[in-house]
Amino acid sequence: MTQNLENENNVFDVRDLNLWYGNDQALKNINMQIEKNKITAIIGPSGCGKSTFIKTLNRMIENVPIVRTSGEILYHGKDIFDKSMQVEELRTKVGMVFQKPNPFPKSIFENVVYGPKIHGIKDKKLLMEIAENSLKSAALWDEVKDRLNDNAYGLSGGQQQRLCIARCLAVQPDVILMDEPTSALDPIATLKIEELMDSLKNEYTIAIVTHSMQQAARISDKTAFFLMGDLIEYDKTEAIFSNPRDKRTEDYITGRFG
Ligand SMILES: Nc1ncnc2c1ncn2[C@@H]1O[C@H](COP(=O)(O)OP(=O)(O)OP(=O)(O)O)[C@@H](O)[C@H]1O
Repeated sequence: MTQNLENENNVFDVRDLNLWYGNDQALKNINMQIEKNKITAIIGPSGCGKSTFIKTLNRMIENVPIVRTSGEILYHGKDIFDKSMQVEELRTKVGMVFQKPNPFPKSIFENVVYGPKIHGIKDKKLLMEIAENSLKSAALWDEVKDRLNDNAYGLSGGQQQRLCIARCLAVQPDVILMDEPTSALDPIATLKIEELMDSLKNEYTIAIVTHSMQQAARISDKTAFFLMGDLIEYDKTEAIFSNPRDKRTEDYITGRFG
């Protein structure tokens, strides 16, 4: 098993990653590191492989049966493709929030404690504590504390998305992958999620796919620019947006294509 002893600040170290859907290659020889307690933005035009890439980080991409990969993804030094990797455990540690808020048709409380219950926690007091802490961390507690037994579908889109973040936090992840988490939200709800992300990065590592370059520039520490399955440039966000090294990055961020 490969061990990465080089840099403990890297949560993920992606090495020579290739991915195919059947015969179509969607990721081409990707090499990049995702740093602890940072927000990493993945940008690029539609179809360039952004979602595929982040879904590979917790092996969720394997839900698509025709997918084949080569290369390594070291998660805290251990290859996620290694036979000894427990995929369910990986997906607990590396949680995911999707574009469209997807609460379960259950109460707000039951949504948050869903994961802990599956992991065998039955104690009501402990579940309540987990729900309160997770909802507080997701900046939703004050808005829902008096209606925890109401159905989650009664919340606004922005509240539902924060509920999904609370649900993700309730199983104590290490990394949160976000696939365009604000694209279905209005500007005020978007701002709330962005502020939330900023506060979460003290405790978690976040990778976010976004179509909004303004959002990437506002919230991320590092930005990766993908184009047709290639990682073209990966650097500090400031450098990508003020001084890109590759002409294709410059063309994209200045709106010449995409
Ligand atoms: N389930 C699938 N089966 C076959 N091909 C797929 C599948 N999902 C994605 N692809 C292909 O893989 C490539 C990358 O798609 P992906 O969804 O990762 O891109 P993206 O950059 O996230 O796009 P968007 O910004 O439009 O969401 C595209 O060519 C797409 O058609």
